[in-house]
Amino acid sequence: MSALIEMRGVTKTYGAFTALNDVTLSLSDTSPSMTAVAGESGSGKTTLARMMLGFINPSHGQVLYQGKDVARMTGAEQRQFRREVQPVFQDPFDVFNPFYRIDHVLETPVKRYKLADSDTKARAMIEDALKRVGLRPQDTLGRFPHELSGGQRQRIMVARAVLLRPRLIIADEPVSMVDASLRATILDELKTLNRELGISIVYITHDLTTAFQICDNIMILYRGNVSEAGAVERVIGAPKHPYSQLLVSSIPLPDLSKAWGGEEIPVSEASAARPNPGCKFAPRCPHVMEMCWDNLPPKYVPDSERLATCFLYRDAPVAASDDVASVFRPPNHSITTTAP
Ligand SMILES: Nc1ncnc2c1ncn2[C@@H]1O[C@H](COP(=O)(O)OP(=O)(O)OP(=O)(O)O)[C@@H](O)[C@H]1O
Repeated sequence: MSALIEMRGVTKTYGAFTALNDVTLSLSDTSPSMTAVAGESGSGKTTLARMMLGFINPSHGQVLYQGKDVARMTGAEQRQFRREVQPVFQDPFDVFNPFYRIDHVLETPVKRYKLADSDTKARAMIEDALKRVGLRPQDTLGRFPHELSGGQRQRIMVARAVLLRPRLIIADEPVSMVDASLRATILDELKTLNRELGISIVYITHDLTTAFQICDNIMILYRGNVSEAGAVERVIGAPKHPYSQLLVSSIPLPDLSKAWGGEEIPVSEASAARPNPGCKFAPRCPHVMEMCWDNLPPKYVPDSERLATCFLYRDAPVAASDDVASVFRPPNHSITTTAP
């Protein structure tokens, strides 16, 4: 598989603290995918997103975009990367200048990347992008940021990303500031962009319910380490890692309609005090064994389309590849529309 983006053994440390540990993940260049990255607060989700976007460099390992090391790109390569890999953040309000009408946010990329050779074409492109995210141009253009709802502002940021016809959108908690009634709509729109425009989406979230609803595959992080990964039906539907099991047990099944709350899992004082160079989940794990404290478990493949880094599965084969995506379910669609 040729990779659109690839994290190769990526670790990020801040002093002695490891925010992300040895993550290898590649997303296909030919089959546009929707991949969730989930985990509780502080698990390293945003750190991973910022490295994929080239905002910060790995301490070890590499991030490659179409085979090129993001940290070592030439000016022209970087410009292409900046256009093709677009972020959508949690709270778009900071991105808007309150003194400019929202048109400005949409016109700027059209001008910067010379996407249109006339004002009429520019306007048509902007209107098309707004419609793709469910906004009516006549109700949206000409307004100031404070005249729009949080959900509308977030959709404008998605429209801005769409204008550039990116190959990849990295959406970091894109709907957590949005009214609950609009969340599903915005996420469905991301899914439509994936299906219709062939844009791959990395959806960073603490919410397993929405990850299940829109993504093909998921990677769950715990304190910077991949704990479980694979097809959402496997990992969320029938989790194997004790951490994923605890997360999923807080969703009121079988009805996945309520958002996962990321409840705190208690740690005994004795466990908390014990040094553990091994599995980071050991102090909270109901199944902890002696071997877990000193050894980092490898990626076991207990059944198809998933891996779990947990010694409970030590009788299962170890993943043949370091690449987490090697157990992903291939998306069941291919690009229907190509970028201009
Ligand atoms: N610049 C930094 N300096 C020091 N530590 C940092 C820095 N950035 C992140 N961290 C730490 O790295 C860990 C992972 O942070 P990160 O923001 O990636 O987590 P997250 O899973 O996105 O959490 P949240 O859901 O709360 O946003 C946290 O413990 C955080 O405090």
